[in-house]
Amino acid sequence: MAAQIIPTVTLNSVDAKSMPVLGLGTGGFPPSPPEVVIKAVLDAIELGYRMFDTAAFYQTEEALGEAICQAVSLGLIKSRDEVFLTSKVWCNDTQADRILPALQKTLQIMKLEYLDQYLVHWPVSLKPEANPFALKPDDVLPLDLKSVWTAMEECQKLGLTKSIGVSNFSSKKVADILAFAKIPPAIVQVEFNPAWQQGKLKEFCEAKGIKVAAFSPLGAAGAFWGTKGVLGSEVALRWAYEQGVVVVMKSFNKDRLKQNQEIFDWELSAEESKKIAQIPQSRANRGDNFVFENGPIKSVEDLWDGEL
Ligand SMILES: NC(=O)C1=CN([C@@H]2O[C@H](COP(=O)(O)OP(=O)(O)OC[C@H]3O[C@@H](n4cnc5c(N)ncnc54)[C@H](OP(=O)(O)O)[C@@H]3O)[C@@H](O)[C@H]2O)C=CC1
Ligand SMILES: O=C[C@H](O)[C@@H](O)[C@@H](O)[C@H](O)C(=O)O
Repeated sequence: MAAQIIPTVTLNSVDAKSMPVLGLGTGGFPPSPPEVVIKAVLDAIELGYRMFDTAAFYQTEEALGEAICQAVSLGLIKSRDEVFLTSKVWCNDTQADRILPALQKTLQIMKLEYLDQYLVHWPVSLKPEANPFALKPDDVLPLDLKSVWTAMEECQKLGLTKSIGVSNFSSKKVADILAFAKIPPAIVQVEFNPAWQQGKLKEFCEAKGIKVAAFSPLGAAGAFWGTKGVLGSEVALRWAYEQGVVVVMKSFNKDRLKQNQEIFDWELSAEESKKIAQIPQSRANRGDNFVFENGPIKSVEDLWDGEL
């Protein structure tokens, strides 16, 4: 079976290779066992996927790195350079002096010399020792965005990542970064699906030459419209692709991985697109757990700068 070729886009980072517009995410709770992640990544590579997403928070970095090593040993790819790998710094490390060590740790765990993309996972800073599943008000620290971004830029300058970006940021916070950035974000990874279409952020990023990446493109597990039922998965993925965003989808099932790839040789009709544009909007992944009346993030409106 011939592997399906997935189109790519060029990022604004001169150091980065082009990024496949559809890739496999490895996040999810509870984390999948390493052998499940490794098999899914190998299946995906065999099918033609070349972009993979992880995060320190997901506990899948090691399995993804191991899968890439195995893919090279098996001859599925010639070298690690053929895949586009993203990871993210978790909130416990979003302080200037902790970013570079966090990336170095990720590289060590993944057995890589460089990432293709490193993202600030949330615009949130937590005490290093804070348990993200049981946060207390004083675990949340004020985020010093300028020094954090400068540390991200340093990671790219050192060649440890080929591009840098952010995740779960409002367009206001991306604009704040652009005001002082020497290296602008290459990507903003956000929840993006027919039930949360991100009109404002998408328009802003397009105007600034920043790519948007869609997570939960099939609808986050907690979304009010359900994970699998409302729209056909291919329709949701094709819709996101037609919006011009990069799509980070998760399936650890080989048949569904194959099915989700079959979105590049047909189009949604104008009527279908119009119907999708009318779907009621609601953000599912709101970050309520970071909000405390007496902490630095006082409300979800505060976290998203009203972009809810
Ligand atoms: N930056 C951030 O804060 C976040 C990033 N992410 C990233 O984005 C990735 C994807 O997001 P996620 O929230 O997992 O959501 P998705 O929209 O990709 O949905 C994943 C779910 O859909 C199922 N599924 C996939 N394909 C099909 C299909 N063809 N038919 C029926 N069911 C299907 C999967 O099950 P199965 O595996 O059984 O196929 C899984 O339960 C994550 O893995 C992570 O890497 C996600 C959330 C937040
Ligand atoms: O802590 C909060 C939530 O778990 C949230 O952080 C995750 O949904 C995460 O964004 C992800 O990437 O999966």
